[in-house]
Amino acid sequence: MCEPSSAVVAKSLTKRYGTTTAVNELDLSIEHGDIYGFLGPNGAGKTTTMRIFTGLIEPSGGEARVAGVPCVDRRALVEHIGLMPETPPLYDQLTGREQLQFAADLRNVPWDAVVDTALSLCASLGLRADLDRRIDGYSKGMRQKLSFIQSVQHDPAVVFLDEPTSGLDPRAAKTLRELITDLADGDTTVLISTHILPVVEDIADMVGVLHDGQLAAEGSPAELRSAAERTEGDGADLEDAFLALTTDGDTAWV
Ligand SMILES: Nc1ncnc2c1ncn2[C@@H]1O[C@H](COP(=O)(O)OP(=O)(O)OP(=O)(O)O)[C@@H](O)[C@H]1O
Repeated sequence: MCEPSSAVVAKSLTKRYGTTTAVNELDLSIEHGDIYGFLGPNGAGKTTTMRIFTGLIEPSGGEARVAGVPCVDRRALVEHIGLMPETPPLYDQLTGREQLQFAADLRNVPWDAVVDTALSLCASLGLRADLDRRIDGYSKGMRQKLSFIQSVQHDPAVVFLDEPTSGLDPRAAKTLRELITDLADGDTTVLISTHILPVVEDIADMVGVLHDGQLAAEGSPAELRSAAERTEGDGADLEDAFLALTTDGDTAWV
């Protein structure tokens, strides 16, 4: 655990909001090129952890590093990471293309350097014909697609995706899962937070289950299923594992 050379590392990471401890002495380590499924019930601390990893907020204690960069150094971090938050950060008055150019600018990456990747992703996700329309005319799924593209077009070392398939139709969701797998095949590390467990079963190399700001369990999807079968019976799946792990007072079996 917590190898300094890992793509994502948290050591005793803590975030308090007044009397609420959102993240509680979290130790976490994600290896280069892995797809890490970040699960946990509402309020477990997933978004808060991702916000620390992406430099949006500072921890109350402990430390976090992504791609070797301390997460409190947002300026140094920004070129190494991509973030697709749950609510797409888009400007309604821009066209899709202008938004992608703006996102590249924000990272000091020339548009010329990313345009081929951006257009290829737009083609894969069926967004190419809409690129020169204003975003205020986009559907929810189109916004999600554009948000994904702007988070990965600059080929970051680590990508953080919060509910990336939310609002996507089944075909688009499948394409997005394939694109995420392609990213990892290209040695990008992906942390994906979602409540859609089949997505994690399908593509994650490792799964971490967060409960009350701490890791309740970690393992491959197969390991978590096996552990669930030992206590919940044959045929137990990741959902059974999740439910058992996130029931208060019962987190000891993995
Ligand atoms: N800005 C904030 N101010 C006060 N409390 C906060 C703030 N952000 C998060 N919290 C609290 O921290 C805890 C963890 O919230 P967080 O959003 O990280 O959970 P989550 O696992 O992402 O949940 P969900 O699955 O519902 O998105 C919750 O108790 C939440 O109320």
